[in-house]
Amino acid sequence: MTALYRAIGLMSGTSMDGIDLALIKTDGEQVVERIVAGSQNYSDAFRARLKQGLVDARGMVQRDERVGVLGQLEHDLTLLHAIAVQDFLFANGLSADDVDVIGFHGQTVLHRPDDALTVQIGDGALLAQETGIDVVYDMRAEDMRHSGQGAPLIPAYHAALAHNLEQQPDMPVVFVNIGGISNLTYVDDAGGLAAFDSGPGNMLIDQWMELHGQGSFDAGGALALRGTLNSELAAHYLSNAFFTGNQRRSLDRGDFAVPSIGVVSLEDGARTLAYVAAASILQSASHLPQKPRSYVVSGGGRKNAAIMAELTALAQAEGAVVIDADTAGLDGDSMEAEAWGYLAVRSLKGLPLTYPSTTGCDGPVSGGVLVKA
Ligand SMILES: Nc1ncnc2c1ncn2[C@@H]1O[C@H](COP(=O)(O)OP(=O)(O)OP(=O)(O)O)[C@@H](O)[C@H]1O
Ligand SMILES: CC(=O)N[C@H]1[C@@H]2OC[C@@H](O2)[C@@H](O)[C@@H]1O[C@H](C)C(=O)O
Repeated sequence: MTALYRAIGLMSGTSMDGIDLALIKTDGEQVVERIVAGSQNYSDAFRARLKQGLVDARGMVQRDERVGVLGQLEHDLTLLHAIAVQDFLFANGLSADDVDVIGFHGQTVLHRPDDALTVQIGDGALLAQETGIDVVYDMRAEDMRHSGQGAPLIPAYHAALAHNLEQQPDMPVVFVNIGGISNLTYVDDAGGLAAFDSGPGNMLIDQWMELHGQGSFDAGGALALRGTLNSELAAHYLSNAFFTGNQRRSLDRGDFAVPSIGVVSLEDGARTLAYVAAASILQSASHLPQKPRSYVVSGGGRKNAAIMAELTALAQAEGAVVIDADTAGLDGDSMEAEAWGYLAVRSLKGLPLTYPSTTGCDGPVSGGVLVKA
């Protein structure tokens, strides 16, 4: 029997709403036992600092330079992750000795695949020192050194999950993660794997709400459900070169801009952006090797009823069903965190994190930097 590792994955995603944590037990291959998960929200003040970090990062040319607020931000972000791990261990009656490795994503502050530049702030050495647990971090860079997009990385985990589901979905299955940005992974019966970012997820909706002083997201999609689709605005987004081009590329938060205030009403904007989130998934799925029969949806966007209604209708028209990840026996909130734990173990074992079919890299690529505690 191959060795099983206990791994904590830590994800701070493009929505910048907080840190997701998950503890799994895995061999980094087919065996995945999901143990417990949690999350820690950022304060509004810290979220504002992260947003300033994105602004300052725009001037970066080298991935290790830390201009403007970025140096202090990286330090403080890492300490917040360390506290989150300590709280998580305490809440679950665990200690550092119960964990073999942490997979630390950090916060993406810049992602420019065309310039082979992707920057995740997060100090792996400081996290290892603070937690007393070995840390694997910086898992995107090696892929880019091998001509990959540096994202998405979760497909290797989706592939392992596809064969571990309590309720087997009709194949081919597509795992969709609707976070700030959405991405999808296609798995078929023959072991085929394909993946790419599929478009804006919640990030435009979140920005639209913030622009109107309506909080940071459309809870339940309630506002969107009161609005109507503005076809012209939807067409503006869906005619973006990202969708019309033949080559799949990964996305940065800055690749799509929120509509200006007044272009449409608050409700119609929320509805239209929810439609765009759903339609972009189907539009991107048209580049897959075969038509999917089922979509398994994770990420915060699955809690927006307008996105889910649009996605269900669009998928149905293509002969596919949409299943919430939780219904499939998974945890739709913590899948990315689980993936980062899984990828950390693959990194320890020198196994590939990415493939030509997932990021466009020039061959299977491992990656990540290990810091021993
Ligand atoms: N109850 C809810 N109703 C509607 N939308 C929600 C709800 N809860 C979360 N969301 C949306 O989900 C987002 C967070 O999703 P998630 O945590 O999956 O994103 P992320 O991991 O930060 O992003 P990414 O996957 O792009 O890295 C929030 O910003 C919000 O837009
Ligand atoms: C550069 C970066 O952080 N990309 C994220 C982002 O958020 C969603 C999408 O864009 C995806 O490509 C990726 O995260 C997921 C977890 C991934 O790498 O699989």
